[in-house]
Amino acid sequence: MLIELSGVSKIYNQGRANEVRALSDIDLKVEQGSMVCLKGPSGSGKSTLLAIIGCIFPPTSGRAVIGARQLARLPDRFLTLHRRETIGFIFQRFNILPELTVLDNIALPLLPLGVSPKERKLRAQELLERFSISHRANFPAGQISGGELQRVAIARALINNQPIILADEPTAHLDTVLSREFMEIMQQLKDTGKTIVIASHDPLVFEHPAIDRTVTIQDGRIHVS
Ligand SMILES: Nc1ncnc2c1ncn2[C@@H]1O[C@H](COP(=O)(O)OP(=O)(O)OP(=O)(O)O)[C@@H](O)[C@H]1O
Repeated sequence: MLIELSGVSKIYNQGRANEVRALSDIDLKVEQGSMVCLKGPSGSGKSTLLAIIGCIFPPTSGRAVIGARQLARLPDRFLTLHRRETIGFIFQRFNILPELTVLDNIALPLLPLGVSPKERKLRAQELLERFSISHRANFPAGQISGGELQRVAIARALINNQPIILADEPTAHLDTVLSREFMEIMQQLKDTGKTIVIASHDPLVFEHPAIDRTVTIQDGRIHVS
């Protein structure tokens, strides 16, 4: 099991006046090579759950094992290292740096890993080719189309060959055509053995045939219908 959460809770600002219980007693298992959609209303806890799966922070209580490591056991420095090796993130607005070139944006996650400039360029070029955007390699990322931007964001999430891909509302700012293209690429990645978790309330995502399971979160709990 690549992702295994049992009895996971997350409380922000614990013990303070602004304490928020964002997740309660979450049990979730995701097998390698499967694709899961997290669904639920705004504020239900989807992003918090993604952050725990994404090794951004450990749960307040409960057990979270991501890629064979138990998060609570990892000191901060190792948590960061584990995250970089294990998780590829695709953000809602793709978080692309507009002044950097497309190639540099894709290679960015390799910078803190001490990968040589030559190797960074090589790996980014491979992905540019795979996603048919080689002709945009040296364009500032702020000057490419929405569809190209989407492929740049996906390429960046794959640059370190991470086994888990997480996406937070990836289609929120995309039209239907690009949303479908996004899911097609996710399906291809799943077919190569990637494990994918997408937080979304877009039917184009959760009704897509490549989604193995949809998990509904409500008030920080998994809702069983
Ligand atoms: N850093 C934080 N500090 C305090 N409270 C937080 C923090 N992040 C989220 N919360 C609270 O935790 C709860 C769950 O938030 P979360 O962002 O996980 O929900 P969500 O389902 O992703 O919402 P959305 O769809 O609007 O992004 C909310 O009540 C939110 O206000």
